[in-house]
Amino acid sequence: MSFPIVVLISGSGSNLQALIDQSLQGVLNVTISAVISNKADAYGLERAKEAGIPTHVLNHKSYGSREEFDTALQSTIDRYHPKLVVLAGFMRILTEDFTRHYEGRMLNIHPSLLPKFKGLNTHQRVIDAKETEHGVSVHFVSAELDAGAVVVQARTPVEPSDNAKTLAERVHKLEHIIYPLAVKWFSEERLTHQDKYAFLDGQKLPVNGLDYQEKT
Ligand SMILES: Nc1nc2c(c(=O)[nH]1)N[C@@H](CN(C=O)c1ccc(C(=O)N[C@@H](CCC(=O)O)C(=O)O)cc1)CN2
Ligand SMILES: NCC(=O)N[C@@H]1O[C@H](COP(=O)([O-])[O-])[C@@H](O)[C@H]1O
Repeated sequence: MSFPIVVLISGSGSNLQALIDQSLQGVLNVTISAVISNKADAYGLERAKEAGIPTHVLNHKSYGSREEFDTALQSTIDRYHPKLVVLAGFMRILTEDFTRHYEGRMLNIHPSLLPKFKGLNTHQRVIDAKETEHGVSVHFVSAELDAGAVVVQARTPVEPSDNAKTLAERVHKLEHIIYPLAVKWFSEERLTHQDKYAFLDGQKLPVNGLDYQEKT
């Protein structure tokens, strides 16, 4: 088996699909061992089933606390002994114990140029703040929300005609490029994490990670 990963989702799963596609094309030498969602109606579950990937639904509302949910989630993930856990639109804040368990081997993709605009509804917040630039960040997951070591960022200008939908569409396209790239680096043991810093090929990455530039 190539490099086993488990992907956590809550929604459409377009980032999951990018990983599936690049894995099937042989670009990404990983095995997506399972896809786990906290939402039963997540379309990403259909994408996983279409690709023959085992799926699990753990509805966070079925658990008495965030800790109980995370304990069940960790138990489900660890059945697959993944070398990397990939949060791909997973919309639950994880407990400190959970993030510590996967420290240095759990990535998240966040739709903003961190450390700006942590949290939710970033596209609309960027527009409301009259930002001229927006983008996406891949980062290691830490207990503090959206504060883990940034691996790579990609940028797009905010146009005067933009709304949250048009901005999200451009950001999604960038996500589908840089997330598989970051997962590839990790699977090739080029991307590592130590003392809250990210390293690529042994070089400590800048605080905002690598600045991905689309080839023109
Ligand atoms: N401890 C951490 N948990 C998570 C991180 C992280 O960096 N550290 N990244 C997030 C992903 N994320 C943004 O990238 C994010 C996801 C969810 C939320 C949030 O406020 N969730 C609410 C529920 C919202 C909903 O159900 O729609 C909640 O959990 O109460 C903020 C940011 C994944 N987890
Ligand atoms: N705070 C986390 C967050 O907002 N993540 C965002 O959820 C979307 C999931 O899309 P997808 O389900 O199509 O991959 C992505 O845009 C990702 O950046």
